[in-house]
Amino acid sequence: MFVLILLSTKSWKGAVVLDKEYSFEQKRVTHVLAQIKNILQKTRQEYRKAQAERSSVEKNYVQNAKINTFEVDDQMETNAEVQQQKQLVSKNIETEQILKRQLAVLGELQKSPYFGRIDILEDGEKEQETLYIGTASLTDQNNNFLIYDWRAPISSIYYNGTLGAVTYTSPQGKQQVDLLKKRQFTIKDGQIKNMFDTNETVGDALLQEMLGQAGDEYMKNIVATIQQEQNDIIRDTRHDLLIVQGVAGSGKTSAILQRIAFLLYHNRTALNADQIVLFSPNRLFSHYISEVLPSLGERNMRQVTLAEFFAQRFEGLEVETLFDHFEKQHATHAWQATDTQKETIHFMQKVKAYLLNLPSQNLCFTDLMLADEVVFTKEEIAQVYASLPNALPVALRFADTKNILIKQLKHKILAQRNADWVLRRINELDDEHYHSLLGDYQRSRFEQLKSEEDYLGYQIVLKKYQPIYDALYNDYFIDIYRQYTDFLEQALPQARTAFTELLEFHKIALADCAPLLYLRDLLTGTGQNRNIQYLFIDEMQDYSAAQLFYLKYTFANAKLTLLGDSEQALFRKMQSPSELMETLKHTLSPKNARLIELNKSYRATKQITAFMKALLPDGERIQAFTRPGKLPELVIAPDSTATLTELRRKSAQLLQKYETVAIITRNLQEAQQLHFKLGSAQPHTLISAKDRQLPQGLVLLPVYLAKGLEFDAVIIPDVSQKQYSSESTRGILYTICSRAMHELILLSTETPTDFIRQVPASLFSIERQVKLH
Ligand SMILES: Nc1ncnc2c1ncn2[C@@H]1O[C@H](COP(=O)(O)OP(=O)(O)OP(=O)(O)O)[C@@H](O)[C@H]1O
Repeated sequence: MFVLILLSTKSWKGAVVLDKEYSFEQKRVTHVLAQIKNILQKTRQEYRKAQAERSSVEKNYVQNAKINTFEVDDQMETNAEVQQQKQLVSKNIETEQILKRQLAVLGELQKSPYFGRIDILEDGEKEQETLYIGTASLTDQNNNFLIYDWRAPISSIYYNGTLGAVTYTSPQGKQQVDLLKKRQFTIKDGQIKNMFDTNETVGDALLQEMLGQAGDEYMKNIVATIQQEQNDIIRDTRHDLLIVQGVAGSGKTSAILQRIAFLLYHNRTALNADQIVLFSPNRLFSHYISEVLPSLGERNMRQVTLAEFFAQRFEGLEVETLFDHFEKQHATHAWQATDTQKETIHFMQKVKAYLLNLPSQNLCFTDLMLADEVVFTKEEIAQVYASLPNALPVALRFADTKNILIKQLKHKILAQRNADWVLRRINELDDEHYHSLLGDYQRSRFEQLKSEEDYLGYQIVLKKYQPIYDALYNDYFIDIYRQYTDFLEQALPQARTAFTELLEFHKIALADCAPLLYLRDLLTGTGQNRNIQYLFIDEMQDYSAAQLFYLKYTFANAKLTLLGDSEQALFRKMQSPSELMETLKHTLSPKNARLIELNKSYRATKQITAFMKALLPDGERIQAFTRPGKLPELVIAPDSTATLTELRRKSAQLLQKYETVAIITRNLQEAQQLHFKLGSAQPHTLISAKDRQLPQGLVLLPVYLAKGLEFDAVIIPDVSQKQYSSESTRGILYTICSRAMHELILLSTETPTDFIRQVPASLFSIERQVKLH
């Protein structure tokens, strides 16, 4: 139940009182904005001062660094001075960054200083307190809070409490208060546009307004209207494994982003944005969400797609992407049985078991050569490895081998520094090269000519053998691809040939990436990044269990949050979230794990959500948010030419009303064909996996590139039975429908798919009537 405060009904007696409330609140808004303006001015001045100071310190630093360092004493003195200057520069940069962030925060507050107010009576107190809640905290010169940050412990009352007794967790433990009033505002350009008193957790009226807006290039933050169940995810600090199964449009992505903002706020000293990684479904998505954290005054976390992550690790190979795999699967209608096996955690465990029992003669070492010389033969390397105790774990044995080889290389270099070819080379050096080889070691450092010659000789030989050093350092003395082939031979012999054949073309299948990297990392003891503290994986249904396992292995210290929707599993059949939880609990052994379900869908109108629900056999659990709109429209055309005409007509109509209209196809081939057919008569943009940004207007894209995105209106170009007949296409159809916010148009050439024919007729309109039932 919420009470709407009428702002302008003078004839109603009660409204006069309410008008007073309005004018009180408006006065406060004006007052707070004036304060913000003052603070902004001061902060701008400080920022300019910090900038000037930094540039003067930097200039000084450059001059000092240039000072002649010929004499050793001078050199030491200069070093100390340069170090001091360096520290000063970094301190200045830090101050400047803090001020820059403050400016951004104040800029956001100026747009809308707050969105909520709570009146509370604390336990044992006589006087009630009034708190205003916004995107950041702000105090006046007497340190009174003008605004409380939405992430402050006390602000959780706003999101979780209905009027009456409420508890919240403060640093001192659980606190009880009496919540007397909860008020919501929409403030724009210094004016209160809307004001509600509500007894709900966060009232529907404001949410209606937010969700009814047109979509744009960027996702918005949802701090003003976070729902209770989303708040649970955002403020969870107890669990190191959090799995969120949320229906399409339930706010999973929104929750992740607000959660990151929350975590950054509560761990200011121990956590920074670079220690958080988000795996996102595609590049468009990365761009789409890139404004949410800055709008909350925070820096963006690191973002990467799975394809980018693997591509970086397999330099020189063409790594199959999930999208390639999806297209291939469509073309062949088959999912390689061996892929399915490679995608299990069991397979990853087989990798580990293989290494545990790997006899030393089975290690696939490789020769390390320069153009004219084999520096270490694979037999020599194998001998070093074999000479180490069998009982050593494989990674340690490998590391010891590497260290021994590096030592041997150093000996080789030392032994050669006085070789004839080296002395000849020294004699041939011109002045410039001579001095550059000496580097920091000035002539005066060497008391005898011989020492100088030794040093120069060492440098010359070192340069020659640098590639070998690099190869040792980067573990290139093992042929990891042959090693993996050996593993396949034992674990999955039927997959061996396909792997080696692809490798000949410098390609690797997606299903091999995680097990191969795991093999490499376990063998070489590398590959882990222990600096990352939080790992978020959106669209978890697109990851195999083996990939999830590997990512957690890579980011070993990170707390893991997985979010997804099993109904939107386009690429493979997903384990149910509870099964996944059980599997991960057993294999990752988290301290505290939690599975949360979000069943309320916010993105679409009530009508679109009802239609989407009906497409699924178990769609009943999905709850629609009550935002009214048009029924989804099914347009049935007698042939493909008529369908194309309808597509053009509908696109043009929708473009008149909306900014973002998408035609979403099952796959790339279909999108390309349509792109060709639509031609230039209907301006549109065909989106590819390389695109980072969605243009305005009409876009045409395959379903997997639309993942995580949303559009004002969506058109599905052909929902005929021919296109959507197999059970695996049901998820595709559902996912496409779920991208629409306000309107959904389904075109069908002749008979529509059974999935639609089974939907109750009251849930959609048909433009050209045919007998459906
Ligand atoms: N509490 C909220 N207040 C306002 N808007 C919300 C809220 N929760 C979700 N939304 C809006 O609903 C839409 C869907 O949210 P989001 O993309 O986070 O959902 P999702 O679960 O990740 O969706 P999907 O899995 O379908 O990609 C977005 O426009 C988001 O802004």
